[in-house]
Amino acid sequence: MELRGLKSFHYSIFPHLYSRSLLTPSEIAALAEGDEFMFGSYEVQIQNPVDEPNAKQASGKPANTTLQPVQPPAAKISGIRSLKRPFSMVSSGESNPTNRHFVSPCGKIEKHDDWVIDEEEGNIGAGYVEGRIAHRLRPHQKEGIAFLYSRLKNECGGAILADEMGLGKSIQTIATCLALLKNKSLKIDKILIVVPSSLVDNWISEFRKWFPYGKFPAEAIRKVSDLRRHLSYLITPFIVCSYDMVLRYARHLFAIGFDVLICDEAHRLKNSNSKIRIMLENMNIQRRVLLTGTPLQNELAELYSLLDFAAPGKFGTPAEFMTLVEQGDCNELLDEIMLRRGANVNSKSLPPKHEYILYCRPSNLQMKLMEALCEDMFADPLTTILHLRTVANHPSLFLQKSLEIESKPKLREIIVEASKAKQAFTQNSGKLMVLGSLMEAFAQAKERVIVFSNFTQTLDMLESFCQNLAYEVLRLDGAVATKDRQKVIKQFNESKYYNTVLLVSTKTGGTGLNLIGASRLVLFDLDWNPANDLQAMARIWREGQMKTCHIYRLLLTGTIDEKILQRQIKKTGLHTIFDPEAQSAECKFRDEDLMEIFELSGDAESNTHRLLECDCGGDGTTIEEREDEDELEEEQEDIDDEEEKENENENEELDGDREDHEPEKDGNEEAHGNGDETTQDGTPKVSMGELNAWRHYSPESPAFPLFLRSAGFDPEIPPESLTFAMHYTSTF
Ligand SMILES: Nc1ncnc2c1ncn2[C@@H]1O[C@H](COP(=O)(O)OP(=O)(O)OP(=O)(O)O)[C@@H](O)[C@H]1O
Repeated sequence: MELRGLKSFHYSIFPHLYSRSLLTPSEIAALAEGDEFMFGSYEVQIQNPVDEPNAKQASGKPANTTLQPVQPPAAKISGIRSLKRPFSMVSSGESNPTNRHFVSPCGKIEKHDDWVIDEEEGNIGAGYVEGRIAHRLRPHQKEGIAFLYSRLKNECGGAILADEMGLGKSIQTIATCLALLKNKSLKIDKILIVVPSSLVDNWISEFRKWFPYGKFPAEAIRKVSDLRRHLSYLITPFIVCSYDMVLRYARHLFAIGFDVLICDEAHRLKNSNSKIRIMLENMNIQRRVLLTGTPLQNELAELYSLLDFAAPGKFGTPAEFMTLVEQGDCNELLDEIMLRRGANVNSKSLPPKHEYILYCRPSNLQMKLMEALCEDMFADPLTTILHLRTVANHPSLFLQKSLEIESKPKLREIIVEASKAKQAFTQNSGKLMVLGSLMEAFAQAKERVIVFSNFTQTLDMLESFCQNLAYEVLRLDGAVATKDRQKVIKQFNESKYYNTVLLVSTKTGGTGLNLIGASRLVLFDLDWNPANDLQAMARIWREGQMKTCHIYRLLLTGTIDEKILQRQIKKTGLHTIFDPEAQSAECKFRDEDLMEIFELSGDAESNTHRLLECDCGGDGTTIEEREDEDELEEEQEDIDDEEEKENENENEELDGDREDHEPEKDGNEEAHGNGDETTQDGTPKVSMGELNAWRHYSPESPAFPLFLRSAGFDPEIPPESLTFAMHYTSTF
């Protein structure tokens, strides 16, 4: 780009493009790598400043002696960020979270050596990734590319890349496919990437990130005319299209003759009889890659189904697969097809992550309604469960349905009573009270927040609640057209205001999106399926995030919310599928489980903590710390005992007491293990070894104010309805 001074306007010349920008000379001179501005009708990002001789060479024109290049000032002009222009103009500094999202990892035109994926293959048949991309890849990504490449070199090679969310499955896939395309001996020309419709734009942005200039290799098929165009001109090697488009136009897509099939969020294909699965199978693309951060959602049969799609026949029949798993003979076979890495591999490049479970006291109205619902149960238990979950979010959401409950006198009585009581809206919901405290603190701390819920009605309620707190509200739910979703995400990630909240439906926005404009995330209600919550929580703690992340799960104490958490934890045990203990913890939705769900214990600090039989007293110490303390105490006791023995040989009866102590200690240890099925009082014990690694806090504990501060609350105004809290810091 060359710049000419001409009064206040500046004409800029690209090799083939003439236009003008509205920037002043000093603003232009202050531009730095990563800055964005408008150039005519183009959005431009500075990739790489070049010196004058190189610029002339690049433009292919002889130097025009009349040109007056603007001399850069000694220091950057500070006012450049506050330009009142209809476009963003910010530097790529870390302090502005928005820009991070748009700076291409391939920002500079640098020369780097290509990376040869499989050296031992020699020059013939070897795959390579061009240096410009390769030198930006993390070690785990190179490992992933090598794995995928080795699988896909074979004509019928299939693989599952099941890395946890945010590890860059997209670039691993793109780089592998580019290597396959370049290896002419493989005769691979066309790659089909099938994704949920909400992620089509996301994939195109991902390609843009890695191909900021030069020939763009991907095209999105959003409508039938795109497909026609592509069929006529066969434009790019990569086609990105939604599962819906495949359902509608599988025949036309088949005609293109794809060589590789990539399925994103592939857990959608777990049902082997689903229409989409059959359509994709019929497209007869032999090389297949399934991408999913949550390959095992409910049961092993689903994992088998994915494996069988990626590598048909390799795992035998479902029964044979189960036998392999039971005998523990499956790992080697599985390693051949599936690669899964945990978020810890990215820990060095990501800031710390804090997770909290906040137990919130039910309001009187919530408790009364829930009791009445459980006593006066609706004919269909599932409907009652839904009502309980609604009341747990806010009673008003249930009262909107009061027509349905006309025939329930007790409920009607409560509703009439509630309408007379005129209690403040927020105080009627324990969770809303805690959320209110958090939201006020976030705005003050200048940290943006995302709130997830499974229910549209709840999102509506939260929208007016947040507006009352003077928040600008953005929404991402089923009502937002797919083509507009990326705009909402961009608006949120780029928002200059810290009091912007994004309300997201767990089902719509849970997967695939990069929402790193926020560093706080609240799950207002949990999903029965932990995989959905894990997906949602991964939206902010991912590549590009600079701030420490805080993730909050809100639960209404002693109610269905806690039951969902307990069930989730049982289920997440499934992730370690080859751990027999985890398998035995497999959770099916049985009748007895349903009955437990209707038990309420609103006066507990935390029913979950009670089931854990944890002896921490809510002081925030972990088992390890307590064991260390116990050890020290025991050592001290031993020393005391020895001294005592020496002095009091005649008092041998005392030793009996000491023996009595031993079994007590063993029992205590077992209480923290996963083996026991019942607690001492006979209630079913929850298998939640994971929660034992968390810090537990009771409001009664002197450590509570410190906890409040670290969780982002204002400790001067402790949230009244917080009955208990659990905190976990990811330190890998
Ligand atoms: N090496 C890298 N350098 C810079 N940015 C990267 C790198 N790898 C990945 N990213 C960025 O990290 C973000 C997350 O990557 P991606 O969406 O591929 O993750 P994912 O594993 O598919 O997660 P999910 O399962 O949630 O979809 C993207 O914005 C991507 O551009």
